[in-house]
Amino acid sequence: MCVDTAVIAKPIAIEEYLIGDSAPMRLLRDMVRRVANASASVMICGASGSGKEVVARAIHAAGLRATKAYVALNCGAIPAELIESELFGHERGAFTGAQARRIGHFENAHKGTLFLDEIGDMRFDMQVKLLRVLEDGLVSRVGGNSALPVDVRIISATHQNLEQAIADGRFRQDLYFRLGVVLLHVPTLAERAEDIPQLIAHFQRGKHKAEHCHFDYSAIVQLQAHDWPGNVRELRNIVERANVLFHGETIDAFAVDQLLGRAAPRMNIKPRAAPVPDAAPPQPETWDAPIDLKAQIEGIELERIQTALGHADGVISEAARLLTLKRTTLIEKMRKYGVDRVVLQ
Ligand SMILES: Nc1ncnc2c1ncn2[C@@H]1O[C@H](COP(=O)(O)OP(=O)(O)OP(=O)(O)O)[C@@H](O)[C@H]1O
Repeated sequence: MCVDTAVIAKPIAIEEYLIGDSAPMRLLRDMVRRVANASASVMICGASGSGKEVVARAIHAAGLRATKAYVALNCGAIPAELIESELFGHERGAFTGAQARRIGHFENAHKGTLFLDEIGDMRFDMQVKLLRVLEDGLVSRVGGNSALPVDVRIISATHQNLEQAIADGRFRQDLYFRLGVVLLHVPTLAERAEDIPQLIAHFQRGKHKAEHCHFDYSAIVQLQAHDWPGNVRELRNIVERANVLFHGETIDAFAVDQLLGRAAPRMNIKPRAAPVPDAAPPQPETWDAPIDLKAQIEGIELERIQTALGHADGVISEAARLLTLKRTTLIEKMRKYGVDRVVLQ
């Protein structure tokens, strides 16, 4: 067996790419390790921003092709009429505007890896051409009359449900099987919220210490409760926003709400004018009608929480001290009463 020693001399830690120790991330890293040294095609499925491209890079970097080219193409971002020449290249004069020969991504990725992102967006006629190249291992430039052998590992990714696309007649089943010899699923950030502290530390790495914001416990609790429609990309943006807006300060749950666009900037906290209809009602003078004891107790609780937060200038840990509550208990109660949407001035 011929082994390229240069490849073996360059081991990479998959952990450097795929941050997080949650069970789904450990499973994913294990799968990446298993597929890295094979040449079988891999299809990566997962929501937008969950890290599909990071997984593709990790597979390439951990495998035998690591020292060869890694070429990426977003099939959704390229106009349909250009994608053929992007993938296969073209000869001079092949079409209007083709003033010079162009080498396509397949040739550029020879011996290496070609990452086809948003594969579900590829037009049906292109799917046929792609399948042919994958079956034959030969690529013909547009306008050319010879076929060149290519040795390319294909990794593709999609956030779409391709099984549904196949059922709807939008995606070829034969291409799906060809691309997805191994299927990997990248979890959403909400499914691995416990990784958030590690991901924050990862995004802060390499930044100047003075710019780092520190996310306190209440902030982490709040971040972990968020549903993260934009997944890891959204978290990265939040960390960057925090560094820009709060420049090295400590971020608490209120600041997180501001960063997520859920609260106005904190100045003097003013309790909502009419928090709940039953806030701290007077004692009934007569007992002609029954009272709603639970609502009254909750009204009092809400009123005290708002007052304490006002005294503490919105600092949750201080308000919790004033109320002799644990900070997490206070945060839970604030969530229950919607106090994080309190009107601030
Ligand atoms: N496990 C991870 N460790 C470190 N960074 C990550 C991880 N997952 C995602 N990221 C970061 O999140 C951002 C989005 O990741 P990526 O582009 O890979 O997502 P995607 O699923 O391919 O998105 P899209 O569907 O929009 O193409 C990038 O900045 C990436 O570096």
